[in-house]
Amino acid sequence: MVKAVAVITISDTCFKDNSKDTSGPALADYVRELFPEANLHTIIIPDEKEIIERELKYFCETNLDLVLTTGGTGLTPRDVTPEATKAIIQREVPGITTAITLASLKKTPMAQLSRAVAGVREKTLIINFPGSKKAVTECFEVVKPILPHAISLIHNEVVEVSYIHNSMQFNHTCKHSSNVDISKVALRPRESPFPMVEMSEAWKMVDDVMSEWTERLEIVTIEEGLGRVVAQTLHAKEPMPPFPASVKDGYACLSIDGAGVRRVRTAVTAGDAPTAPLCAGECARVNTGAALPAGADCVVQVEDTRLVSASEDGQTELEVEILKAPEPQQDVRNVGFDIPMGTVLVDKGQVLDSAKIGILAGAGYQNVTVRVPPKVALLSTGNELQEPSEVKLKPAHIRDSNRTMLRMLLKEHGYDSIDCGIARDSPPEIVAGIAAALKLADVLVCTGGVSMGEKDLLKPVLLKDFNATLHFGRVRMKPGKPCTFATCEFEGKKKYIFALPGNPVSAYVCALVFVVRALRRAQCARAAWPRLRLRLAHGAQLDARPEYARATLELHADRDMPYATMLGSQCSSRLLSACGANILLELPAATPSLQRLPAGAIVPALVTGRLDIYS
Ligand SMILES: Nc1ncnc2c1ncn2[C@@H]1O[C@H](COP(=O)(O)OP(=O)(O)O)[C@@H](O)[C@H]1O
Repeated sequence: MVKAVAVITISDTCFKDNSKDTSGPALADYVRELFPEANLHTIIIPDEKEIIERELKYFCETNLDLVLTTGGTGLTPRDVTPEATKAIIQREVPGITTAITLASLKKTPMAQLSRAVAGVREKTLIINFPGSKKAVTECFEVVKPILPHAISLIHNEVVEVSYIHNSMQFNHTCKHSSNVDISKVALRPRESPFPMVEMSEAWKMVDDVMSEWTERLEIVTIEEGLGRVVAQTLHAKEPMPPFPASVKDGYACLSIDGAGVRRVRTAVTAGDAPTAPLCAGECARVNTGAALPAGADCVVQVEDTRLVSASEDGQTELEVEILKAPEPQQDVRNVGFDIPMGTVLVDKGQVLDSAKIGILAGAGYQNVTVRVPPKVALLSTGNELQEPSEVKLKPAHIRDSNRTMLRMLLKEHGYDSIDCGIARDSPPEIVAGIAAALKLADVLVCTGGVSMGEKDLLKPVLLKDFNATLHFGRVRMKPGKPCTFATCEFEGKKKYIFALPGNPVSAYVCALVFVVRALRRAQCARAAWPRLRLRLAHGAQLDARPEYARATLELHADRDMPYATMLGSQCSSRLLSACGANILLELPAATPSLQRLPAGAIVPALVTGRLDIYS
């Protein structure tokens, strides 16, 4: 991506009177048109070798991608631009000036007199142009097609280079509103230009990028907060219980009285506020949760007592015998026993679950500040897809299952999503689909079109139409190898794009291991799935890539560890293998000495689903 460009007008005349400069502004306009996103610097300097060198060096040191000069390339004694340029470049690119001269010679023999130089210093490409507006216009036309490619090469941007290179071969027939031309199928790349990254690297990239996401906060009721990430630390404003409470149904006593007969002074049920304190030799009948009268320091459960005397009507206990001497604090929850005042009830970054919400309710919180998760949009791509609601299948079509599966998968994990429909496999339709989704959402999850087929347009469209940075485009994993993670600027905001493979199981696995992780990470929540170690219930053939096998976890009373059973054929088109899966087994890649794991082998697994369903 071209981020910054300078246009330097080199002319004594223009330096004295800026209004005389016509070639500089013309060149600046061409640059703006070619690199609309780039920062453009324009300056006018005199024909002084030292000044030219100093300015060129300055722009190279500030990492500009491209510096174009106009003027000072001829034969008059003051024309020193080529000398100054030669003095600072590290590598000359004579092909550029040769191409310019050859093209210019077709227009005027004067082109023979230009001494322009082109070359590279560090990461900056410098090209001298002549000093007239007409010459600048003609020369820029010559270099325009190679500029993005040349800059990508200088930056060693392998991925972009490959696509730009291809597109240049296709360019002359391109008639789409997309910058991606698909007319020359035979020239498509036959090997993916994307480096294969390991899972650990891919996760790190997702984590690093998503942690930049600056999220908004909102206040919701504690119940609306279920599954949301809390943005504030909430403390207990009161102790729990707020009074000494009985743990049992029985008698509140003074432990110092030991065993023996007591007068039953009063009865306190839960919710009653005891009035008078107990004296030595007295007890109070209490039930679970009742407040202890002052003076009482223990509770004796009803099972450890005997009735000694009662009123004639049997409605009042008068005396009971404590059969076993109680300990101080026996069966009493003192003030703050469960939650001392000031305890952290919910910490920043935690996800609200039923117990936490219950605690907040008990502590008198009505509302809670939570993070607003990124908005997610879902888009399917593929000519073969039709809406799931269409009853009759068209010839050679399938119903789109990915969007529904992904919408539900995200919902299961607490995220809503916006359905952006199906885009057909044409660059303009995919551009339109992505643009519509990015208008509505922060994160786009799309499926299909990321492999090596001639209709696999996602990566080139992202690169060329959205100027996206592709953080990864191939991951050493099965399924999901072509999974792609990109970011781009869209309407002034940073957007995050997960282009998942079209095969339903690949989309399912990639959504779990990348998309859910990213959404959690964006909210500063614990991102990774919990991992377990368990035994294989059966043997498993290993693949050349590490594999995420869909499986269920089972507990057997007679076995030492949980067991994992894979859910049938693990083919990436067979979504049945994910039905009911609550774990993703992390099968290692095969090695020459280990091609298969035997039944009983211990493997790690990511716990991605609820464990209760199949236990
Ligand atoms: N939304 C979808 N729902 C169901 N199956 C799909 C969907 N999108 C693609 N597929 C199927 O997945 C397979 C791979 O599709 P393709 O677009 O080539 O994906 P990719 O190139 O991303 O791997 C094809 O068999 C395709 O029909």
